[in-house]
Amino acid sequence: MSIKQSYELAKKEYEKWGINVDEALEKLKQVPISIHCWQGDDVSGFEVNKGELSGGIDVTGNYPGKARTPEELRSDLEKALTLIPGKHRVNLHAIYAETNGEVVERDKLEPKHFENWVNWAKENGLGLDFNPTLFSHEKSADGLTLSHPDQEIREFWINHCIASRKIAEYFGKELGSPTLTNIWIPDGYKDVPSDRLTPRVRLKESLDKIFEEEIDEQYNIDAVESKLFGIGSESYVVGSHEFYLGYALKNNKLCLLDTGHYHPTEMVSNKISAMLLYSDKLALHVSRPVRWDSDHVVTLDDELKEIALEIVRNDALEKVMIGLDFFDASINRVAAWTIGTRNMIKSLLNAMLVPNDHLKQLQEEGNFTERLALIEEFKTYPFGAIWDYYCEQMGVPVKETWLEDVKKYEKEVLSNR
Ligand SMILES: C[C@H](O)[C@H](O)[C@@H](O)C(=O)CO
Ligand SMILES: [Mn+2]
Repeated sequence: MSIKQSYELAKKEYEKWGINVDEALEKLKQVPISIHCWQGDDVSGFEVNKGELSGGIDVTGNYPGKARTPEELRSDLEKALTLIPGKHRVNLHAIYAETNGEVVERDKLEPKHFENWVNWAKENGLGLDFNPTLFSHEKSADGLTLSHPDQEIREFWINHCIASRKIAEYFGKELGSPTLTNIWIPDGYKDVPSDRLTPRVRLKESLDKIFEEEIDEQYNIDAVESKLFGIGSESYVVGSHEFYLGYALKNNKLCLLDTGHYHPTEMVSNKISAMLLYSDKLALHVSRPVRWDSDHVVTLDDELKEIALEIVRNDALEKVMIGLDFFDASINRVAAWTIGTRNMIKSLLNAMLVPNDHLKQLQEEGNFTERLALIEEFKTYPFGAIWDYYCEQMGVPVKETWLEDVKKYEKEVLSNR
C-alpha cells in the first residue's frame, strides 16, 4: 500500500470523530520550532578566547564530527533542516558571534558580529532567536553574574544583556519576525545560603536596568528562564521559578519554562494553562531531564505529548513559543537535532488528531469512564500513517529513511573533521 493509500484509510478513522486531518496538516505547517544551535558543537561557541563550559551545565560524550567553525555548524544545521518538515527558527547564543579572530568582550558585541548568521537565515528562510551567554567566562567563574555582590561584574553582565537585546532587534528587523531573547543566568549557591533575599534584590535591579530601553515587540520579545538547581548551585538558585514568574508578570516579559528545570515530578504541561490565564504568551525550552537537568534528546514520551496537547487543545499555538534545549555529544549531532525536532512536531500532530472538544465535553459531564477509554484508544489510532504522509508532502524523508542521509553525511563530511 502506498503512503497516500495508508493516509486515506487512516484519515477516515479520524474523520469519524469529526477531525479534519487536512486542516490539521495545514495548521502544523505554520508552527515554527526554534532549533537550538548549541546541539551541534556541545555548547562550545566560537569565541577567540573561549572558556570551558561552565554555569552548572554539562555535555557528556565524544562522538566524532562536532562542528568546529560557524560554517560547519551552519552546514550541519542545513543538513538537519532537510530532514525536518516545516519552516523553523534557529536559536543562537552570544558565544556564536563571528569576530574575525579579534577578541571582542561580550559587553561589546554588536550586530555586525552576527551578520553571517543573518545572511544565512535569509538564504534559508529561517527566523533567529537569541540568548546572551552568562556562563563559560572568567567573570562568571564563581557562579554569579547579574546577582553578583561586585558591582563591576554585575555591570559587565548587564551591558552584555543590553548588547544582546540590540543584536536581537537587528535580527528581528532584518528577518521580519520578532526575535525571542531569553536570559538565563547560572547564579546560585552550592550550599544552604544564609541570605536568599539579597541576591534576588540585585538580580531584580539588574533586570530592570537591562530592560530600561523599550524595544519594539515587532523586533524583539524578552524572556526570562528560571531554574531549580545546577551543578554547583544545588541548594539555591537566584532566578527561581517564582522569582521570574513574578518579574515577568509585573514587567510584561515572557516566562520561559525549560522542561528540565523543575522537580522531577513537576510537569511543565500542567503549568501552561495556568500561566496563559495571566500572560498573553510564554516560551518553552523543551528538553528531557533524566533524573536531573541532563538535557537528553527529546523523545516522544508522555510529557511531550501532554505539553503538545495543552498547547493545541487550548488554542495556544500562537501564544507558546516552542524552543528546544538539549545537547547530547554521545550520538551523531545531526541525528540528535533530527530526532528531537521531529518528535516535537510529531507531538503537535498527535495532539491535533485527538477529539479534544469531545473529551472536554465528557469531562464537563463527569463522564470520566468514557474520557479515559477514548484517551487510551486514541493512543493506538493510525497516527503514523498521517505523519508519514505529512513528511512526504513536505519533501522530507519518511519514517527512518532519514538515517541514511545522516549516515552519508557522517561518512562524507563529519568523519573528515
Ligand atoms: C545552553 C543552556 O542550556 C541554556 O542557555 C539554558 O537555557 C539552560 O537551560 C541552562 O540549564
Ligand atoms: Mn534552557
